[in-house]
Amino acid sequence: VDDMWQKAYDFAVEVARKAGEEIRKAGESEIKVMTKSSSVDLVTKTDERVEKIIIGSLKEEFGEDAHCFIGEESVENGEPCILSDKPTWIIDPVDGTTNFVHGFPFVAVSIAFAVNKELEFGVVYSCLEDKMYKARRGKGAFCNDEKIQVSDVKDIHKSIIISEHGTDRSPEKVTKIFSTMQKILCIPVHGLRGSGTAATNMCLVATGAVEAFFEIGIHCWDIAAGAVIIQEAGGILLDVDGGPFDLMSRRMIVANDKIIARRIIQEIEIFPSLRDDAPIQKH
Ligand SMILES: O=P(O)(O)OC[C@@]1(O)O[C@H](CO)[C@@H](O)[C@@H]1O
Ligand SMILES: [Mg+2]
Repeated sequence: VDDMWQKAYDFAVEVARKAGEEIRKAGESEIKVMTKSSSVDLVTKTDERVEKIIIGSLKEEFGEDAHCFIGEESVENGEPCILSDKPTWIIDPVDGTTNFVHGFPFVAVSIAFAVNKELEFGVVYSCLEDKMYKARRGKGAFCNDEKIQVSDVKDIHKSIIISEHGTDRSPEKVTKIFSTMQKILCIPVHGLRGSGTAATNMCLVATGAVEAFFEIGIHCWDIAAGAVIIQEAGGILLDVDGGPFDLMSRRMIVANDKIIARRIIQEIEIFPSLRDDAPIQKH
């Protein structure tokens, strides 16, 4: 069985690379901006086309009905977002769509694979930087085939923390997000950063470029691949309340070390977010 997933892992890397090429060559014409949950939650034809290419390639390779799929744009178009025990691909075809539309150089293809609800491997291709991050459970984490590992910084005062504002602009959430950022900044830490794509933020923790990243509002497809990469790079994953990491909860903190994670958790002002696997709200 071990080797079986190795083939799927290797194939996922090639699919991510091909998807990244499609994103890079997407012409001006295709970057027709549409919106989803709000006027600042963007999607383009490229997101939809690239997701179809990824899922099509995987179905061609492994069989039409062999695996399940959770894709950001498929879910947006009404597909269920339920993680079963069946082998399941969890896909964000374009993580950082706003960056993509603006030409801000952080856009990632995120592909993860879970069996019996356990993440087996994750691939994040930062396609404008040409950085292929990958990790398979128990086999280490890599960037362009170089082994990567989290930072060894334990002193919060010597850390950089990634915090993102996401796409919700409701005053009560924005206030909590910025109040949390202010408290962390004034610990003080060396700095706050954010790439604008959760998958890339996860990889920045895994390479040791920053010490932690937390966010309430992300989706399973943003973080599933990065979760394996961080785990294999020696990092930790928790819920923002310090409890166990929950892929479908739409909130998490990832860090190089539990000391850093616990110090950040003290400052996070939590607000509710609807789970990815919540029953679809009938309007
Ligand atoms: O809709 P996209 O582009 O796939 O998602 C972009 C995203 O992953 O980056 C932000 C920062 O982490 C998150 O809030 C958001 O989910
Ligand atoms: Mg996306």
